[in-house]
Amino acid sequence: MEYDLVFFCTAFAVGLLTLISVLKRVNGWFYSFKFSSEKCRLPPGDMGWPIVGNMLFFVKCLSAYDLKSFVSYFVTRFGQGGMYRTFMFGKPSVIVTTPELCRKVLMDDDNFDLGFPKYILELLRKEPIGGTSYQEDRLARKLTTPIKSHGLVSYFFDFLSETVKTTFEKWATTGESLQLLFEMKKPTFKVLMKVLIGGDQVADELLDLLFKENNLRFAGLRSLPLDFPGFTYNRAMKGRGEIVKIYERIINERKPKVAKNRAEPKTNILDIMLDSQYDEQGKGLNDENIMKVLLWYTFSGYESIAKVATQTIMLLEKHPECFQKAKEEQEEIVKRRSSPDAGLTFSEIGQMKYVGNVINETLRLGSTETVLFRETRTTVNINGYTIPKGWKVLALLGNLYMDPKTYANPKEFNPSRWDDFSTKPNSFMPFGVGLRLCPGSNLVRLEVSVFLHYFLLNYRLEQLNKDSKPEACIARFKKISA
Ligand code: HEM
Repeated sequence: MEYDLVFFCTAFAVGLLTLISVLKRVNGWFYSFKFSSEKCRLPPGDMGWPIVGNMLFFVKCLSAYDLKSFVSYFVTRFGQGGMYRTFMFGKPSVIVTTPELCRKVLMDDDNFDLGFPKYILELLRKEPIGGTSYQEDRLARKLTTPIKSHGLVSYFFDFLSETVKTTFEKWATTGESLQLLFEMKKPTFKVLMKVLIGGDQVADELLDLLFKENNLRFAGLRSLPLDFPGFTYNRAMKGRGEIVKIYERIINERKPKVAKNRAEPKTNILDIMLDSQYDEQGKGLNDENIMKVLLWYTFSGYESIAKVATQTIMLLEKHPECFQKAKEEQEEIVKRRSSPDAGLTFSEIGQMKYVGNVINETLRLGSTETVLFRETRTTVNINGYTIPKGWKVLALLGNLYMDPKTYANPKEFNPSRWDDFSTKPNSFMPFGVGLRLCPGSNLVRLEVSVFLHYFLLNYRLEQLNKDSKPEACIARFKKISA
């Protein structure tokens, strides 16, 4: 009887292990078989479990801020090639992990389309998804260039400076404890709206509503993509719908103003895009594409600047010697002014070398989970391997920033490493590269520099929940000078 039980348990365990082992491989066998007859050599890798692939492992690593473990799993088993097949987001995929391969993929827009998972794309764009041609995409990028090249700075720099100043003053005067990241989003959103749609021409209630709905929409990014009543993602999609309605209203109100003032300089992106509709050859951006640009920018700019500003302030508070160095730089700038009452100017931003280093270092440490999504438009051969048409390609950029061969003591916050730091080519791409290079990159650096200028000169942060992540930081602002 006892022997029967032992036999049964052993047989059960062996059966279970065999089943697990078969299940674990079945996805891989399926794709190896599917492409065995074609002349293609898939990258080495592991397609994970049926249906979910390696998704659970990936999400676990991402949420533990440990993308490196995900990469190590593939490197250890399949070598240093930097290109591995896997199955993620419901699709056969390839991850690329070296600077050279990431760049190769991101620069090649002919072969690689944007490959966001569908649920993220839906949060970004107005329905129907797609319908925008390559030429229209290029035109949208061209018309939004002024945001990239500081072209609009003269129209919003004083507004930015004043917004930051009054926000900090208010925080210090009330002395309330703040959910720092959330509160930081309010001034950064105000500035974004000024640049994007000329926010000063829009009723405050509409801007408040846009902020509120975009906040709900943004929450969809971190939720399960379940589009049913009661779920965060469903509310996020509704938020996107509300934002579309608000923007439609703003566009309709703005059109006659732009028509009337065609000769005047355009001081925001919406006016520039609407003005293009008067192009004599009919090459302007239509309303649908204008909406797409507004939705993208509102989403991308919503939290990003606030997060970097919050992170830099927290990191400086944690590293007093860096705080002091950055503060002295700002004091030197003030000393050089002809009058002590003169305010911050755009040209002074160029004098903030150390603050520039602080921002780079914060971007490096804050981007360690960055993954950029692409999808092959056609079958692509790269480094001797084939990536079939329609496969996702994930460029794991975040992995590059923790490489000790490029960044000595990579976990350490050390702004001085940027003093005369020449990274290995392509080892620092927090804003991406190529056609899709982030158009907000200069705005981020500019805005965070302004935040740091006023903060370092006049305030200290009292963090109430020590060692929390920026997302959870509760803090008070304290004024230190008269
Ligand atoms: C710390 C702040 C930011 C970071 C790290 C960041 C990063 C990035 C990256 C890596 C990309 C490339 C995506 C890809 O190639 O798939 C991108 C694209 C983009 N970013 Fe940013 N971004 C930031 C802030 C902003 C801001 C403030 C705005 C708006 C003003 C913005 C607007 C956009 C847009 C519209 C795109 C899409 C560009 C295109 O596809 O042509 N970003 N961003």
